[in-house]
Amino acid sequence: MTAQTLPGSPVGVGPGPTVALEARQLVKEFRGFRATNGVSLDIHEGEIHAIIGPNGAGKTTLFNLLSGFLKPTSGEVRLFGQRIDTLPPHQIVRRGLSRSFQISSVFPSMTVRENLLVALQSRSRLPGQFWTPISRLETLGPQADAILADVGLAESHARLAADLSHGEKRQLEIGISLTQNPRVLLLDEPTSGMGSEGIARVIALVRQVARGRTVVLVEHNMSVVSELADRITVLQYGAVLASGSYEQVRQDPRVIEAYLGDEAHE
Ligand SMILES: Nc1ncnc2c1ncn2[C@@H]1O[C@H](COP(=O)(O)OP(=O)(O)OP(=O)(O)O)[C@@H](O)[C@H]1O
Repeated sequence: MTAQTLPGSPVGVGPGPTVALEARQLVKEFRGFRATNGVSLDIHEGEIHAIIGPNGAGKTTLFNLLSGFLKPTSGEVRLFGQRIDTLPPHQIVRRGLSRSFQISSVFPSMTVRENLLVALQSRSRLPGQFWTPISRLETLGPQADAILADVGLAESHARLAADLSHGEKRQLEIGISLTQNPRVLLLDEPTSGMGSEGIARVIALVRQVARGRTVVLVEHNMSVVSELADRITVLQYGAVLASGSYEQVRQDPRVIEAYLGDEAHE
């Protein structure tokens, strides 16, 4: 089956959108506790898809399942129709899916540009090991500079990563994810811990990197979700509670109740 011929496409309307990433009946149990409880979802090629839900709803667990960092107890994950939940993370990356990490993957004692050169080297598997002198990586300079421009760090290329603001570090982390040139990019709470200026910058950045690729993000900030997401999946108790556009899920009584219930417990 190609990803174009999805079951469920309306008859007579032609093929539906291409599905970039799909989950089928995903379950993840931790010592018998179901953090993910039968999640099925389709992420369409080219869309920005947000995964939201109250605290403890299972967003991070689902994110880790989709990116291959957790193996499901049962169920499947497919990338452009190919099963990936059985593959190790580095092979998933090679097939075109890359993710950001909440724990920083940045080397603080290197400059911004050097961080990208090192990340590009590990992707390109240029001859040499991780101790290859930075000067030898200059062949990758044009690629590094293009990514720096994309993530808005061109002017900061010579700064030490340690001296970047929290928001700039997130920009660099997204840049590092882009060195894999992913078709599908998963971002874990890209605006966490940021003030309004940083948030505005990340919104612009996500829009920029979403050109020509599919983006999935876990995000707590609803104004960010409303600005960025083409479609949203709402989780509760590890299962899909609702999905649709921001307007659709915002007005869904089950979603309103889930969030009000969450606030009442805070
Ligand atoms: N490794 C683990 N072992 C046991 N329980 C876990 C583990 N990881 C997650 N859980 C539990 O699974 C549930 C879902 O957790 P998860 O972190 O996926 O939710 P979340 O929606 O990302 O939460 P938050 O919004 O607070 O970050 C929680 O009850 C959590 O305690």
